[in-house]
Amino acid sequence: VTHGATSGYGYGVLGDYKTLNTYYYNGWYYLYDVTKPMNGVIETRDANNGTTQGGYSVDSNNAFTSSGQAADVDAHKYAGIVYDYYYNTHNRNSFDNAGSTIISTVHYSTNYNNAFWNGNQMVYGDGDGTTFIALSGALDVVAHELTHAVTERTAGLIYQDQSGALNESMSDVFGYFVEPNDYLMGEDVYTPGISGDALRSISDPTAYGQPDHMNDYYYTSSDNGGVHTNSGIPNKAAYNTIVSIGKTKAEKIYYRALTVYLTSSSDFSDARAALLSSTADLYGYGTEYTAVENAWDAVGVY
Ligand SMILES: Cc1cccc(C(=O)O)c1OC(=O)C1CC1
Ligand SMILES: [Ca+2]
Ligand SMILES: [Zn+2]
Repeated sequence: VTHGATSGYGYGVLGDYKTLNTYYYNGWYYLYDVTKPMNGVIETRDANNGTTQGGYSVDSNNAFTSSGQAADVDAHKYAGIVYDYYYNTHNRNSFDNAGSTIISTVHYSTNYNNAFWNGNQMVYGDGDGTTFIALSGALDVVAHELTHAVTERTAGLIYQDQSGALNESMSDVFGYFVEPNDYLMGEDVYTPGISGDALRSISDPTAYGQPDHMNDYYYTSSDNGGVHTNSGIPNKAAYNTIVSIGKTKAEKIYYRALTVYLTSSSDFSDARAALLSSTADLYGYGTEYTAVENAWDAVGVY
């Protein structure tokens, strides 16, 4: 084979075996996935603890089994899963709905307890080993980061105050939709020394210091107006919605609100309206509509 798509394997951050869509070229196997529909490509890079985009993650024998490759393995596998979620569930081809390549860089900086979308790609730190382990090791984190890209290309919710908290909430809520086995965020890579905890909870935001009602909105100048704190309020409304109408309907109204109704300056009240309009469009003014009204009434947003 001169070059072309291959199937490799590796071990993820939690030591779990997984198969990988790789690409062979000129003696090296790349974390470069060309199996997606509509020519969507997923590529994974390694900053080697620097702060550049890094070069392609490569291996000599298509077995990404060394400890240093675990973050690469999960970033690649989970980006593919998130691509598949948006394509299969919402008919969206990559974050821009135009099949742009999804690029991830792992091993960014040192002791870096962060993950982010930088406007062009996802970037993951390794954590300091106490607060976090390599952040690409959690599917809900990868979904959270890629949803920042989707939001940026659709509603464009400004990352400040209420629109910023909505931006954060959309990333947490789609993090749940992609990984619906719990209502926690980041639990797989957060505090390896403590079991059962998480960065956030959408079922009980107050468990991790977030408000779950407008009465407890946190006015602050830090963190872009507390976007990672006040997201608890729309997160709780989303949880209320999911519990009452189910994930299948909830993810449809959330995707329609994000891509059709929300705008860059939307606040919590606008989000309520956007979700009600989406519900009416998709399911009419029956039980689902009432459920969404109740979900937002319960968090004090009208
Ligand atoms: C760990 C972290 C730090 C700062 C910002 C973000 C951010 O992406 O907003 C971040 O990632 C998350 O919140 C993911 C969901 C766990
Ligand atoms: Ca989770
Ligand atoms: Zn975020």
